[in-house]
Amino acid sequence: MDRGVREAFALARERYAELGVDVDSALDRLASISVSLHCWQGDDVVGFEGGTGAIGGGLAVTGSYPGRARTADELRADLDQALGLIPGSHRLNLHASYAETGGTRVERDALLPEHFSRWMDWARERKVGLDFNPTFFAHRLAEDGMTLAHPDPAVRRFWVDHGIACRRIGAAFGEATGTPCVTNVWIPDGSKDTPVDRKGPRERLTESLDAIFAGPIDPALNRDAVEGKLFGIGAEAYTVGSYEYYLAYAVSRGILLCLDAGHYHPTEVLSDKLSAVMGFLGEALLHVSRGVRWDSDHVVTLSDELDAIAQELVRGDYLGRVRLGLDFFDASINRVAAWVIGCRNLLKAMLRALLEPIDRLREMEASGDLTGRLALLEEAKLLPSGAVWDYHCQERGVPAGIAWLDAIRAYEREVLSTRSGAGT
Ligand SMILES: C[C@H](O)[C@H](O)[C@@H](O)C(=O)CO
Ligand SMILES: [Mn+2]
Repeated sequence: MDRGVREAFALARERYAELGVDVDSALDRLASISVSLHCWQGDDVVGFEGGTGAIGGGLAVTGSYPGRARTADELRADLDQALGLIPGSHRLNLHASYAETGGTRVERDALLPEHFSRWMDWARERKVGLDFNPTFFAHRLAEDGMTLAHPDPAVRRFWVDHGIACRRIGAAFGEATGTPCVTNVWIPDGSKDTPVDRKGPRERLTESLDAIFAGPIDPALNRDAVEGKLFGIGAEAYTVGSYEYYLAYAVSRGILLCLDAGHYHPTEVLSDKLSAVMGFLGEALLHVSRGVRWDSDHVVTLSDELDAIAQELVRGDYLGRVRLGLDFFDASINRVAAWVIGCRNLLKAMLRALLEPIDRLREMEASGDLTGRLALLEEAKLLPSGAVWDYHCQERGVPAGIAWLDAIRAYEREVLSTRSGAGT
């Protein structure tokens, strides 16, 4: 470890101790936090089905930075590169469209665990947990913007069977890795213009979801989550699976609710929702994202809202019940760097929250000393969390500061730049 990093850390530890903060215990807790890296940042949500390349579902990726992963092997190599620059042990979040079927077209309702055997081998070798998502978009049966809520029972059946297949794959992931997989259902269903029937699609969605979740699966292997949304491109007037819909559904069925930071009105914040819902949910999943004016899925930055989310997770003691995942897709910058930046930022925010002088702040609030609370909250922003972060990175064998960028530049030169035509 660099001498400078060690010395700065020693000073920081003293500074925090003066405020009653135990830095060593914060670092132990940080080391136990696992973030699920989303596979789809590496290839612009294209997957390996060899379809038309149109994502659909109201999702949009912009940018044409060279080096997009075109095969599962390339994607795995890119993930190895990213994971090697992020401190801690993390997970991988796969979509069903990333199946490897050996060149044979396998319909989504017929997907099996064996179509993910290479992903499971990769995860097992690295001791990385796996999470999963059925893919309800980029498909001919999703082109009219309806899947599980579709008026045609045959289309609904196809998507229900896809959901069932994915839960079985999730359970196989849990079995293979020894850690429960979260299988998260997000559907694009909605309508561009004002519908006269808002109730019917929601009733159909409930029926479809109940059919997907009917078969019992050991929660030690797979846990189910549902993800709501305010609107999408082409679903501006009505989203069947809105936030309120899924909150009620998840609570009534005892499954996980997935909260995506980009899925609310721009004046709403996810950080305020955690304490509102966690009293009624066993567990939740977060999709940590950054919406700029809309659900734009920008790379996560160390913003006030990211700090606030982390603070709520720590202050509310929710870390044992909330699974953390990333959800952004940016093709305008180096895609491997995007993972590293976003994930390191989430971990930095978690560290800052774990280092908060929360006991003093709580005492001040409880005694009505709101002046002291504001003063300390503001002073705490400049406490030396960076010195603690650098120490943590080097102790975990990854570069401190921006030194990780050298590795990314070398990987770009040696690997990404050789992928001809790999921009979008
Ligand atoms: C690709 C993901 O499933 C997708 O981003 C979903 O989680 C979402 O947030 C849709 O807006
Ligand atoms: Mn999401």
